[in-house]
Amino acid sequence: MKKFKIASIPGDGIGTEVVPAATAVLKTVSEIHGGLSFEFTEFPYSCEYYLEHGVMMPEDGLERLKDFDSIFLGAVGNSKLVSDHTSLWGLLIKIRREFEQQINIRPAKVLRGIKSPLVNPKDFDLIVVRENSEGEYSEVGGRILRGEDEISIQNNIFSRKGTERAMRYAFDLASKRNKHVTSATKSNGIVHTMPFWDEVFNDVATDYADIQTDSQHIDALAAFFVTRPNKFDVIVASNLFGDILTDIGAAIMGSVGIAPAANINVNGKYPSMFEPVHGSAPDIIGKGIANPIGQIWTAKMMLDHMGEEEIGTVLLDVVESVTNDGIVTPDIGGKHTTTEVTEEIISRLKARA
Ligand SMILES: NC(=O)C1=CN([C@@H]2O[C@H](COP(=O)(O)OP(=O)(O)OC[C@H]3O[C@@H](n4cnc5c(N)ncnc54)[C@H](O)[C@@H]3O)[C@@H](O)[C@H]2O)C=CC1
Ligand SMILES: CC(=O)C(=O)O
Ligand SMILES: [K+]
Ligand SMILES: [Mn+2]
Repeated sequence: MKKFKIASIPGDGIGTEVVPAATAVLKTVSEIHGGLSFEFTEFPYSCEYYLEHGVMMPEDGLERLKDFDSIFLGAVGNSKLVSDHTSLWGLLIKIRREFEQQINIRPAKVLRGIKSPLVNPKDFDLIVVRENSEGEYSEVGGRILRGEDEISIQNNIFSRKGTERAMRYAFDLASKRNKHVTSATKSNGIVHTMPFWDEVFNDVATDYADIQTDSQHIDALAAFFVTRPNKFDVIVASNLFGDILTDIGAAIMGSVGIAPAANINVNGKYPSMFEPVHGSAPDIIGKGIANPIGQIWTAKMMLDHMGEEEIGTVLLDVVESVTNDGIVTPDIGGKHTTTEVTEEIISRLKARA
């Protein structure tokens, strides 16, 4: 029996609706697999936790998380209670940084039965490799003066190590796929970091003779995600560019509610963290209509990461059979609730046993 210890952090908003749904699905996965078991430990870290304790997680929070095999997180953020930069940097980004989860992988492809808003989506199947530890998400900077003379400065950080790591990850991934990497740049407008980004990309590319490459400015690339997403295989992007591109990737799939993601610790020193692309969706909290598929597909990425690709493939296939039969939430045109979609996935999984 393979045993995995999972730290579960539902977080805020619909995180508390979709994490229990995906956890129930994972329990069923372990039942039908027979040789796989999960032990979940839930942590209450969230904006409500902040109101009570003045911090998003306790001082030894990371210490408590570090020995788990994986972290399974929903979403963080409730701007009515805590400012978004405080909540994200106090929990989500803190874990990404301290646990050296330097790569964020975010696939986007057409799922059976889900209508893309694109008139002619073709069959796109792409993965964005987002640099997850530096770039535009940086604490370096500050504010001086007040009033009409006020100045704010935010520095971008691009290290050779971090940039190269993301690029090598993308090239290695492309080697196992369609052998094409696109670099998301903006070296026409950003005069220091982006020409550096291009240089590192060209350097790394010379080590991968069988991989084709191209480089697109982020503005044009964002448009190409809409007009011809089927032309992409792997895209490597900085932290912010990757963040934005993957919401577009989610949108062209049909909804941000179905898009999965994985924050990968590549050096094996700390657990990786699995959380979908979407946030806490304050506009639909408590309505019972949050799409659980983003969190469930994220669970599939966690299974893949644990070396359980076979059952992961079964899980995604079952999800697609459910979407194909139109048993879906309102964000993708259905009438069903979170619970109904989840129960249908669970019962079809059981039928595969
Ligand atoms: N990784 C994380 O934990 C993230 C957290 N956030 C936080 O979440 C809060 C809300 O941010 P927004 O910018 O509104 O982004 P969001 O992703 O939460 O919501 C954007 C839109 O997508 C819809 N949506 C998102 N997930 C859905 C799902 N599973 N099913 C159906 N519809 C879904 C929402 O209802 C909303 O209309 C903020 O506090 C923000 O900081 C935002 C993005 C990522
Ligand atoms: C914060 C955010 O939007 C993301 O990491 O995707
Ligand atoms: K999330
Ligand atoms: Mn985002």
